[in-house]
Amino acid sequence: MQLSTVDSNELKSEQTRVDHVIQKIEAQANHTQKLVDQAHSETRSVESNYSQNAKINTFEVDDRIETNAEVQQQKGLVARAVENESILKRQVATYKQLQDSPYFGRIDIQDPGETDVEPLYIGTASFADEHENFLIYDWRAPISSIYYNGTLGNVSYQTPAGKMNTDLVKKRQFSIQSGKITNMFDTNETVVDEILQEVLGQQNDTYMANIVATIQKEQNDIIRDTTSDLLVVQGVAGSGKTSAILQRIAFLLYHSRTSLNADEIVLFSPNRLYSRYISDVLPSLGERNMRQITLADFLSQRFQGLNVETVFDRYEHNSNMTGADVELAEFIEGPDFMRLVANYVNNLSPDKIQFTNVMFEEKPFFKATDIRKIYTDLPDTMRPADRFLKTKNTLIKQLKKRLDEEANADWIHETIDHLSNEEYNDLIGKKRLRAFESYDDEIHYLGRKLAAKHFQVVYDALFNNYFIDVYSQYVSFLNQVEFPKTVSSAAKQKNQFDFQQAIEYHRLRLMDAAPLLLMRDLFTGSGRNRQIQHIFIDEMQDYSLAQMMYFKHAFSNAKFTLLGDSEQALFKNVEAPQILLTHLKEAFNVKKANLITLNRSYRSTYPITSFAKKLLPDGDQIQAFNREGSLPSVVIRDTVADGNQALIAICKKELQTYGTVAILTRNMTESQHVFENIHRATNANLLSDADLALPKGVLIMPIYLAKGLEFDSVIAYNISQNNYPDQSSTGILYTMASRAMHSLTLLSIGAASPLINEVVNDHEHLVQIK
Ligand SMILES: Nc1ncnc2c1ncn2[C@@H]1O[C@H](COP(=O)(O)OP(=O)(O)OP(=O)(O)O)[C@@H](O)[C@H]1O
Repeated sequence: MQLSTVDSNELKSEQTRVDHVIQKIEAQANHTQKLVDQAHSETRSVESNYSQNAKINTFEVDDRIETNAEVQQQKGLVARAVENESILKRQVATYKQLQDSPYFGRIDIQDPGETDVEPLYIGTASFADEHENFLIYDWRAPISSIYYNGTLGNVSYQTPAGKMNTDLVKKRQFSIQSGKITNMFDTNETVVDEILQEVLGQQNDTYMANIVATIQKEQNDIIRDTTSDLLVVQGVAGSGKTSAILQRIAFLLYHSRTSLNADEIVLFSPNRLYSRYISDVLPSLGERNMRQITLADFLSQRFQGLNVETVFDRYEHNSNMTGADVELAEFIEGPDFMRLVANYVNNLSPDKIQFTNVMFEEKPFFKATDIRKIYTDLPDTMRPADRFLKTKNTLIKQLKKRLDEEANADWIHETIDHLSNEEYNDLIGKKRLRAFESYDDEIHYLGRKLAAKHFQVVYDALFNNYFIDVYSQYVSFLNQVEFPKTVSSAAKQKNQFDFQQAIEYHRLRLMDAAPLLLMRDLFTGSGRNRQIQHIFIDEMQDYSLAQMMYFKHAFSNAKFTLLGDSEQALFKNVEAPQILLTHLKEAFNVKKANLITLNRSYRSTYPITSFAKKLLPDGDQIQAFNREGSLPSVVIRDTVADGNQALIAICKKELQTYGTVAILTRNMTESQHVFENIHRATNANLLSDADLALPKGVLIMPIYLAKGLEFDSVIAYNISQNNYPDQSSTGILYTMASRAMHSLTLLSIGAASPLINEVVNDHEHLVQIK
């Protein structure tokens, strides 16, 4: 490392510049605040206009389009006013942040042929003075990349106009807090360890913060990759994968300002706590948050009315799956099964499709046989989805014809005669403004509306594609599928039975969700969202290949960034990253795939990472970041009562130093027991999947809810031999240990797990026994 501290005159002149820049920012912030106030009153007036004008009437199918257009126009006005106001508000927020810490880096560059060296300052956002001189460059600007990438000397960087070269003469790094420079170095490294130590040594402030001031070179490669269609990151615990995702999103939004907006980016997050945990990062960089969804929420939205098993349910209940069950599940969740589904749909003859009656008042309105006939009469050469859509359109046409006939029925005329004035006017709606040619026309119009209302359920059934029974279709598929030879016919039968039984109780097994969705989409042509441009999946090791293949199908225009750590697999065994990439490349059928590996772990102190990596058979590849701290403690007690007493004492002691102390358990039941035993003494909070916020103090949760999170102090509860008897628990123990930033305690009731004992015996200098 080349590092030189800067002399005091330099420090003085840098501080003078900081003061000057802050003054300019302050003036701009005040001016923009006035614009916010103006924009606010404008928004209010447009909103009140909207609520007076937009009356929505959507029960008549034909009216939907018309009403929609009007509503959309009004909505558009409101949205623009709100957007304008929020842009200005964001600017004010950005200025406020810059006032506190305007920049963190300086690069001095000398372009070819120039005699002058130009200093450029880099911060979380750009800022120019009234003469358009850039006092701060955004960290995402093309030139800023050399701050993260380049060592001194000749360097190049990418611009929209192509590659540029320059001479990097100086690289300086600052810590600035409340407008005062607290630390300053000249270096030729990406970020000097001393500054990183300072940042990492701080206590967890509950929610994640941005890392733009200290991005590391290999993280920068992830953030600035704009060319891969599939970017896979295998990164050890605490290596900055989640940070990289968020900074990458900020970078992509900046670089494609006109063609990409935050709503076109979806992040699959492991749980809702995590969603909240990361939600401040993008706003702190002046950007809107992307969409976030958990797999469970995604699947419940797609299977309305069914209770879809979650990974957590599966983890909680299925720990007793036998080898045969596991093998079968692995096949169903693998890429071949998805290919079999696609083949099945594409080659199925119409007589095998499970069309179903569309019912009205307990009688078939459209019979399955008639629906099948419509489908069969269409050309064989059509894709199933196109054929299905044509069939649907024919059915809708027939329904409309029926509505026209029904509009003249006696019961309808009678109903019209008995309408009150108010009902009559409501029904006729905006149409009243246009004259009907005759009274008969008016009555027919009303009659048709009443008929539409009457048959609404039929329309909805057609609209939602309920004339095919995908669940029965899936059973037929299971019936004919060739399972691997090792799966017995009894196991196959049981599988089919379990699926059907679950459906009967309105439940769906997680493993069937992806193939079933694919089957439904391929038959009906629905379910695809071509607007989404980027999909991010954090903790990818918790997804099956089938699920990821389904995402690729559903978001067919998106580029994919998948991040995870195969060592932190809680729910299954995972392949090595390179093998996973090969599978994904095949399954995703993409041109440009890229694998980046992160081996340096930043989250925990040196002693904690040194201990945690010894839990893994191939942990030696993990590089611990050099930050001081005390050794992890192993506390062993013989009884639950003694264990609880020790736990309470540890919590109290840790709380004297740290803001958050997390007790991590194997599952929810264990969390509940711990909570009952200690909450009075420690004021602990029990967290569940439904929780959306992370309080301070003592938190108790099962390990799967702590995925992606970190805490000042972690207590891994009951790491006993009983709980973690063999190597299948390695991922869980490693994930637990690697959640700790500053302090780690492992508490065992009775003999400790052999996985822990091995480390204690072989590397006794890495732990303290208490
Ligand atoms: N370059 C960096 N500068 C400062 N802090 C960093 C940097 N990289 C990572 N960190 C910090 O390290 C911690 C771990 O980062 P992050 O949660 O992104 O890692 P991860 O790889 O997603 O971890 P895990 O897989 O264990 O959940 C966070 O507190 C993050 O702010």
